[in-house]
Amino acid sequence: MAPTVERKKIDLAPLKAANVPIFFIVGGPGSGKGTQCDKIVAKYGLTHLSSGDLLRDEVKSGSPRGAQLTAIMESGALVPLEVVLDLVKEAMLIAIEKGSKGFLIDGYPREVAQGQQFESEIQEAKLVLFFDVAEETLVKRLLGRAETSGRADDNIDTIKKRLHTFVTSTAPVVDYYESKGKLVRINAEGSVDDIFGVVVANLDKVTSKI
Ligand SMILES: Nc1nc2c(ncn2[C@@H]2O[C@H](COP(=O)(O)OP(=O)(O)O)[C@@H](O)[C@H]2O)c(=O)[nH]1
Ligand SMILES: Nc1ncnc2c1ncn2[C@@H]1O[C@H](COP(=O)(O)OP(=O)(O)O)[C@@H](O)[C@H]1O
Ligand SMILES: [Mg+2]
Repeated sequence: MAPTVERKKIDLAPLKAANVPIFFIVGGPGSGKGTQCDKIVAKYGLTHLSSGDLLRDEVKSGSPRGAQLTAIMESGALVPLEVVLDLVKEAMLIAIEKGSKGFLIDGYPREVAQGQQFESEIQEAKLVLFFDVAEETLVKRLLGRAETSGRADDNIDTIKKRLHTFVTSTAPVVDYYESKGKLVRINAEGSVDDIFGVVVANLDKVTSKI
């Protein structure tokens, strides 16, 4: 579905000039992207932008752009590329104004075209962290999160659709970045701290100067 709201022109010059490191954080719904990003922010001081959070904030803002998103998100499908990419760009520019040292783009890309468009318009991702978790573990975690998240999409029916979306649209992102030698596949079945240890070992290899 093409976005019905016309797009504002976004001047990316300040973001490109900053040339700070950008990491894509990819994984199924409930794979622990947000949890690990919080720990990475605490250790490295990077800026965490969750595409899902940006979309939920846009819905809450009551904007025309937000109005078209609720149904899509509750169906577990992907919102239009242009909408989510514009939201990410706008949030990155605000963070650069505040002196951001680099970005964790959590939940983006969710399809190969999103990654390609981002990298051609902004800059290449330094690394893509992929949190690899079995479907049954994802379901268990999301049902656990549903007890406190208050998210309209944390229910078994939408979870199943989000898992289908992940397998059909987002799994190709994993193959794409693996073929480019940029993917770090992290088994994320274990404890939060054990997984974070693996994250740190990989980030320290590329971010000595963060
Ligand atoms: N057992 C376990 N639960 C986790 C782990 N990481 C996250 N969770 C829980 O799983 C749910 C989904 O985590 P979240 O970070 O929101 O995942 P996201 O959907 O990928 O952003 C939350 O309730 C977390 O508390 C982990 O490593 N182990
Ligand atoms: N990059 C994206 N492209 C399209 N839709 C997205 C994107 N990121 C998030 N969404 C929408 O927002 C919903 C929630 O995303 P998110 O909060 O990242 O979920 P989770 O943290 O459970 O993986 C997705 O199911 C999808 O509808
Ligand atoms: Mg999340």
